[in-house]
Amino acid sequence: MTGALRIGIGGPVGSGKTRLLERLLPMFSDAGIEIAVITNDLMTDEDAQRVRRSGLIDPDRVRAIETGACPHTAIREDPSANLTAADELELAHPGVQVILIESGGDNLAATFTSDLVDYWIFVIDTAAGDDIPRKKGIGMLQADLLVVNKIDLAPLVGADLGRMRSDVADARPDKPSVFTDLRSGKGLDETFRHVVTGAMLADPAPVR
Ligand SMILES: Nc1nc2c(ncn2[C@@H]2O[C@H](COP(=O)(O)OP(=O)(O)OP(=O)(O)O)[C@@H](O)[C@H]2O)c(=O)[nH]1
Repeated sequence: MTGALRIGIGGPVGSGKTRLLERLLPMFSDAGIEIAVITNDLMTDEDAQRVRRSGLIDPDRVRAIETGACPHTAIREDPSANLTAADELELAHPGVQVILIESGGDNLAATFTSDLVDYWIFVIDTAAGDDIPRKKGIGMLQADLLVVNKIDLAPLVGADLGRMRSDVADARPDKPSVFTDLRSGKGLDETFRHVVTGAMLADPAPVR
């Protein structure tokens, strides 16, 4: 049986994960790819409510999970709630081809395992400090795609983008990374291209 491709979007609080999701939804839609969304929050369903209200997706295709503990730890240790939600979405919407799973994390820890997702994106932002890539956190090293967001804020917070680019290249010699300003959309086309080629064309119909 083939199931929907599951794509994780992880990274520290406030780095721009929900914004990335909101930006990607119309791009998937324009490409004719049917999407569903799962959000993970500690104690709220705020991100899911925001995505439902956005008008970018049928609200019935958005599920919220309240992890009750630090989301990235909860998901890594026990992905069952997300797996169940993904299965329910597939049953309720048989046409769904991709399920985007968003979860908060921290700067250095990984968020997802291959038990839950087929491909995952880690989002950090320049405003959290230009030394984050140098610290080589697990999420940054292991993610299929690294998004370094809020490049528009780098000059305002004194973050050295050149140094971030070379630290990222050092840390991820064989994996793609993109630098984005998700407010203006800079870097978004490149991000989408990586997701589609990395997650879907290379493995268009993962077997479950
Ligand atoms: N200047 C600037 N602001 C951005 C950018 N991307 C996101 N933001 C803003 O950063 C804030 C946090 O973005 P979110 O998308 O909510 O971040 P998040 O990672 O989903 O946050 P949590 O769900 O709380 O973990 C929002 O106010 C966004 O509008 C960007 O590239 N540049």
